[in-house]
Amino acid sequence: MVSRGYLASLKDASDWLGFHAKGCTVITCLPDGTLLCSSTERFRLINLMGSKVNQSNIRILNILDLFGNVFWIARVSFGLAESCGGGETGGYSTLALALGRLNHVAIATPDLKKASAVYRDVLGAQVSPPEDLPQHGVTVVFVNLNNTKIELLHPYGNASPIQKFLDKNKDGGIHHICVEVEDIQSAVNHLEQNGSVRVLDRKPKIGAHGKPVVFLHPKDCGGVLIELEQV
Ligand SMILES: C[C@@H](C(=O)O)C(=O)SCCNC(=O)CCNC(=O)[C@H](O)C(C)(C)COP(=O)(O)OP(=O)(O)OC[C@H]1O[C@@H](n2cnc3c(N)ncnc32)[C@H](O)[C@@H]1OP(=O)(O)O
Repeated sequence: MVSRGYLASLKDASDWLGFHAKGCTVITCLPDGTLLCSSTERFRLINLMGSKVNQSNIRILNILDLFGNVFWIARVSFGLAESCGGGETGGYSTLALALGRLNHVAIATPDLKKASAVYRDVLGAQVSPPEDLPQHGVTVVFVNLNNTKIELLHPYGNASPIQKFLDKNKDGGIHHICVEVEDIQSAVNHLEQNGSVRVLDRKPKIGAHGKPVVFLHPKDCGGVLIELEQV
């Protein structure tokens, strides 16, 4: 049986693939458990389905014609696969939603100019100009870091969803974290089926990066408001 934790090394991945889908070769095993695989036959890759990987989790990336042989290169993600482990999870969830990279940490601030100046002039970060997002009731400034972003948030309009937060936290503070997912609708469906974490939006909205986003209730996520963004 396979799980994301189990597929921690190229050897594990090759063993698993060799066993479950003969005729496929693992090119590399990415840190998130995704496999890059090749096969001379497309159907061999699709055969991975028999090993609890949905067809939608297999993306054909490239088709190469080398020395008269056609090679299919695919990305096989285990992120949305159902639990298929059994004691070999190595600390990973087997019912994973496929959380990806940390996209940003959002900080609500009562004074956007002052906060931008601290990050730009004192802390030496690259800071974007402010952008009003009326559909979200916020003005945002992005502080670009090497590995992620900080999103400075200030209320826009009279009904801003961050106003109550600022009323409670007069100096501002960390408002939410945003984590990337590959397919937001699958993520929402998964959460609705699971039922223990409320999704705050009936339909995904378009977020600050022009991509679909939803928010998850902080009371169901250990006191942290979580935004999921499709990438
Ligand atoms: C542009 C976009 C993007 O990045 O793409 C954005 O950022 S938009 C960023 C702004 N948009 C959003 O935040 C949308 C999602 N937010 C919401 O739907 C709302 O703000 C809620 C999170 C549901 C809270 O709304 P509600 O009116 O219920 O306020 P409330 O003050 O009564 O909160 C209910 C309970 O949740 C807690 N609570 C509220 N906001 C919280 C937060 N940010 N982090 C952690 N806990 C929080 C409160 O302390 C309270 O706990 P106690 O009951 O224990 O006192």
